[in-house]
Amino acid sequence: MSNVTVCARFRPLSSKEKRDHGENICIRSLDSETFVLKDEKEEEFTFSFDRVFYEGSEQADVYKFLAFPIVQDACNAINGTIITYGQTGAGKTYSMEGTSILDCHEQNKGLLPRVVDGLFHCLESADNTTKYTVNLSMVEIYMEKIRDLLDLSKDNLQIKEGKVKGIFLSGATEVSISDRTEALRHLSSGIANRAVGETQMNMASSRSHCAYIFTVQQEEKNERRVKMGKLILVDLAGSEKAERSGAEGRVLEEAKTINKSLSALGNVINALTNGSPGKTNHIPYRDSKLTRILQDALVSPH
Ligand SMILES: Nc1ncnc2c1ncn2[C@@H]1O[C@H](COP(=O)(O)OP(=O)(O)OP(=O)(O)O)[C@@H](O)[C@H]1O
Repeated sequence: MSNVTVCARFRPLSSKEKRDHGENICIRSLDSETFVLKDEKEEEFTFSFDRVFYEGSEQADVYKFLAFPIVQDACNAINGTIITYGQTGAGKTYSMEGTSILDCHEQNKGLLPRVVDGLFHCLESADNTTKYTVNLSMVEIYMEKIRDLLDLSKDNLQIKEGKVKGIFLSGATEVSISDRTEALRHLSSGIANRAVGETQMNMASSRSHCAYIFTVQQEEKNERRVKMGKLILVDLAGSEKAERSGAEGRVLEEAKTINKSLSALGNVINALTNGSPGKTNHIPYRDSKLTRILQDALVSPH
């Protein structure tokens, strides 16, 4: 069975938003799990989540509630996925990377550098009968094509499935990371490559999905047994509706592809969470590259 946690996060209003619309906001907090939204017609709607992070929330709070348990699972060979979803400008990248991946101010650090800290903390506190190896791949999905962010020459990676490895990206660059500094250096160069690609393809990063794939391999020295935990973080493309943005031409095609893959993700998560216990219902992983990559990280095979 799948175990899905869904949180909502509000960011503070930008100075432009304050200038254009004043400081009034249409959200009223009820508690840490529920808020009320008032629409333009003054009608109220109540929404509940596993946790709501209001605008004063700290990056550390989000990590502690949402990501920490998944990081611990990865160190115990249980797969996990963390996804940021929302419209362009909603704060997905801020939550994921922080103000910048290399900014080490405790307050600003996003989920990615905290996940790296968490992984190495787990590994350093493990007993010495287990040897751990952490690998990282970084890819971007744009118009259903997968590009290697650690080697831009690989711009059409294929998804394969193996008995031992599970789902994997054939030929994708996988770097072994032995400490936090090395991990941040690779993440930073992948993020910089994303920007290079944007210019080459004349595309905004908000129009592609970005996946950070960590694999934690555990080797029990005495048993010669190898276990693997996969942790994927995904910064999704903006979820705005194409019809509303009045897009046409290539921009419309981009928007349609994004909407299709976001619906595919929604369908997979629905199928995973609404399935009856004990019954194996069909999960439509193959409907998009995004869901196929996430297939075994959404449900741990262990
Ligand atoms: N919780 C927050 N606290 C303070 N500033 C925030 C917060 N969340 C987002 N911001 C700021 O809001 C702006 C938009 O955020 P961000 O770039 O993360 O959005 P996004 O959803 O990733 O957009 P895109 O889809 O374009 O990548 C940025 O300037 C970011 O620094």
